[in-house]
Amino acid sequence: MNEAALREAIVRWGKSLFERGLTAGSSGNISVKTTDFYLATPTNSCLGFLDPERLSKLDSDGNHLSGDAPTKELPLHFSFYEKRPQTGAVVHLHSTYATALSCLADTDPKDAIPPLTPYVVMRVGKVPVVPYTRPGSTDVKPLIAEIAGEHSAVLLENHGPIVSATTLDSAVFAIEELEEAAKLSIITRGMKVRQLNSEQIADLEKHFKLR
Ligand SMILES: O=C(O)[C@@H](O)C(=O)COP(=O)(O)O
Ligand SMILES: [Zn+2]
Repeated sequence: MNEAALREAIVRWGKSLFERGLTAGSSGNISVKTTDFYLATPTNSCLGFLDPERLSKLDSDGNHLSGDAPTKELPLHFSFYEKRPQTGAVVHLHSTYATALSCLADTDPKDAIPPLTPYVVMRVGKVPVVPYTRPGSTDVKPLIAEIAGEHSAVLLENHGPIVSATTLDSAVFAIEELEEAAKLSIITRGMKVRQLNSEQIADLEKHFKLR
């Protein structure tokens, strides 16, 4: 994809995510990586009203080249790019149900999203909760570094989900699925739920490799 098409894709996905209520106000951020540069959403921007010309462009070391000032969550996004070299895009949202799980005291910090349906296993995998750090703080870097080799998606404690993937489309599909799975897990709380068993999960992991 050329730069203009990538810019359009960020704007299109941002608008779609915002209009479907998957992140509100100026919350959430998106970045993409190419061989030569990064594009990121500007800090304090609304994902629903992005301007392709004003997206932040960064060189391959993360230095700001053009556009508005980048999201303050660059340290968080770069933790994924550094630890998962196959990463082509990172998406962070404040989507309601995944954020609710990030706030619930009894969410399993090693495995926050119960495997209720195959799609979450195929698209997202096991999702740990990363201990709370202030939004924008570099303190999150060692915490992500610890787990990003194994996990492409995490919940930031009392904050929300963040997902990395090889392409922007697949990062968006994954964070949408994470949100749906979080919603299912919350609306079925207190009910007799049948989760996928370990054999079914292993079979999915074998057939659908996560990157
Ligand atoms: O929660 C926060 O403050 C950030 O993680 C966020 O979602 C928006 O920050 P910016 O991308 O810097 O606007
Ligand atoms: Zn946030």
